[in-house]
Amino acid sequence: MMNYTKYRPYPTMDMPNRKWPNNTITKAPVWCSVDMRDGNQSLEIPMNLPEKLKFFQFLVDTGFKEIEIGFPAASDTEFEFARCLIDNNLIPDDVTVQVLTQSRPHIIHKTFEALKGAKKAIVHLYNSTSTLQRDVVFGNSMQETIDLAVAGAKQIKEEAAAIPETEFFFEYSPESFTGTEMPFAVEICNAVLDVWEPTPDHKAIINLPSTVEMATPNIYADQIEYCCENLKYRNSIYVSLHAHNDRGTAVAATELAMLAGADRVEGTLFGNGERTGNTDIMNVAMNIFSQGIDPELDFSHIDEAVKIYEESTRMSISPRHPYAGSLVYTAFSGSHQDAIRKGMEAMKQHPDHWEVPYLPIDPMDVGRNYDPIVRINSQSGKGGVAFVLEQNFGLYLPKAFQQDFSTVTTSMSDRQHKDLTPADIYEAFIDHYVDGRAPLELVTYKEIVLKNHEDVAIEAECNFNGKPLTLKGTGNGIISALCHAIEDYFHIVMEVVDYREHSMSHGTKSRAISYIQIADNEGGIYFGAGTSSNITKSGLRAVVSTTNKIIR
Ligand SMILES: CC(=O)SCCNC(=O)CCNC(=O)[C@H](O)C(C)(C)COP(=O)(O)OP(=O)(O)OC[C@H]1O[C@@H](n2cnc3c(N)ncnc32)[C@H](O)[C@@H]1OP(=O)(O)O
Ligand SMILES: CC(C)C(=O)C(=O)O
Repeated sequence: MMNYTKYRPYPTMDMPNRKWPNNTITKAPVWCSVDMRDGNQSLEIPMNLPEKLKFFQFLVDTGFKEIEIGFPAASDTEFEFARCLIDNNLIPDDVTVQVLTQSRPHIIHKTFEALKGAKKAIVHLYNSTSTLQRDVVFGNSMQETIDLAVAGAKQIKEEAAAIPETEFFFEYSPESFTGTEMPFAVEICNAVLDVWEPTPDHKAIINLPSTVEMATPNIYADQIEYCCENLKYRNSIYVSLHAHNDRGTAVAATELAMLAGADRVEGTLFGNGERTGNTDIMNVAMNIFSQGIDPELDFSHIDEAVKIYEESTRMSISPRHPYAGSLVYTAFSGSHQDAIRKGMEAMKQHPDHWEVPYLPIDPMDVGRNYDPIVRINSQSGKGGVAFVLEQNFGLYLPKAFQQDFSTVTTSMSDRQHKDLTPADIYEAFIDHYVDGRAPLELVTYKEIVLKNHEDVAIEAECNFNGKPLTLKGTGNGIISALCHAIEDYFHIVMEVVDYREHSMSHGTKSRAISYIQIADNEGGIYFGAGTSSNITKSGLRAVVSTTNKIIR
């Protein structure tokens, strides 16, 4: 038994007049990637310099304008990375790099050394403010905790003033904010702001981290709304979010906290970061995108993001990862496939407005294609199989035919215990239905229009079990004439229930395909198809192919 009695419930916020539940997200926040700091510090093997450079370039290309590049005082690699970006002029003018520092004099000083020569930079100061950390880690009173933050803030202001050629911005995080008494969190942030004296033209950043996610997302939103209402200098600060994912709800917490008034979001690609990770910034951006709002980040080639993430972190993305996983635009189950197929067809009527069941966004928007939307296994139905044949091979099977074929593919997949590729499905279709030539094979035929000008007669030269056979019959069309000829010779009943034909767009040579459904007098229903460059011949081949199933 798990001993739940050793845990205490997280306190809720008494805010009967909370406003955030009535708000909606209408624009993208200021994004800040912390991949190369929070993400990097949590890796088994932190990124090396070339990996960091590649990652940085990717973030720039994706559209990040604020990028936390590291903790320069932590190690030589971290320091060198900052120097490398600055010395080699690799930071675009519209991008501001950010660095993290503790509130310790030598660490702050080293941080400024790492930034010498930068055009602009955000210096991010943090100290832990939670009740638990004040007691257990620092042994500090509330006032001592404020004093530590204020001392750091002062030193940062002074060091920045000594380097006027760089435009510095300041950020403060009351680390472990969600474990902090809210009035105290506001008090310590206000004390830091009193040192920095931000203005609307030169804002500071107050970052309120859910360092450890300890409660439901609505409580984080309450805390953010409380701070937005009580922080001084509200017009001169960006309220920033930085959520961890311990309960698996960092994205939700970030979204609700945006409703609560936050202006800025820190996070990482695919949610890399300490323990269960940070807010997945791609996920939040794509959620915004899916509401018809410009996310101001470009994930139109999401597989490139996956690749760089997997190479740099040495971890892999789950196939179910929102927007990016290999299976997230794929349906295996029959009813989903059927709905997707119908939705894709309906899209032809309103191509500018995406609305397809089970697909919240168009896979093409993130650089995926439609091929794998539907994959066929034993959970699939006729709609999915039809979709694969339509999309990949230009084959439009009549509905009853689809039903018959789906029993074939279902049992194939069940037997083989794997999903079927489009090529497997096509091959099975050809094998089961198309141009069957044994035991009966049509070699040539003659069509004679009868005197009444309505009926026709057929003389079909065939091979039957390898021996020549001439079949003769009449009917109101050449298909029915051949059916009658076959009925007479084999003493069977062949009632044509459905017959369709279309030209095949797939492949280089233009060919026609005919589908036929035939009923016998014993309740048997048979399906067959024929192909030829001549549409009449494709119909006759369909009849012969079906006949072979009956007589076999
Ligand atoms: C939530 C977050 O992600 S915060 C960011 C965390 N990231 C990292 O820690 C990665 C980079 N860090 C490092 O490389 C190292 O920790 C360094 C270089 C910063 C410091 O190293 P060291 O001084 O050798 O060791 P260490 O980190 O254990 O220092 C802990 C001391 O710093 C104090 N401290 C911790 N955080 C802070 C802070 N923000 N401000 C001031 N002091 C702090 C602790 O109270 C402790 O003090 P004590 O020695 O008097 O007990
Ligand atoms: C330094 C802060 C922002 C942090 O990483 C956290 O609290 O998780």
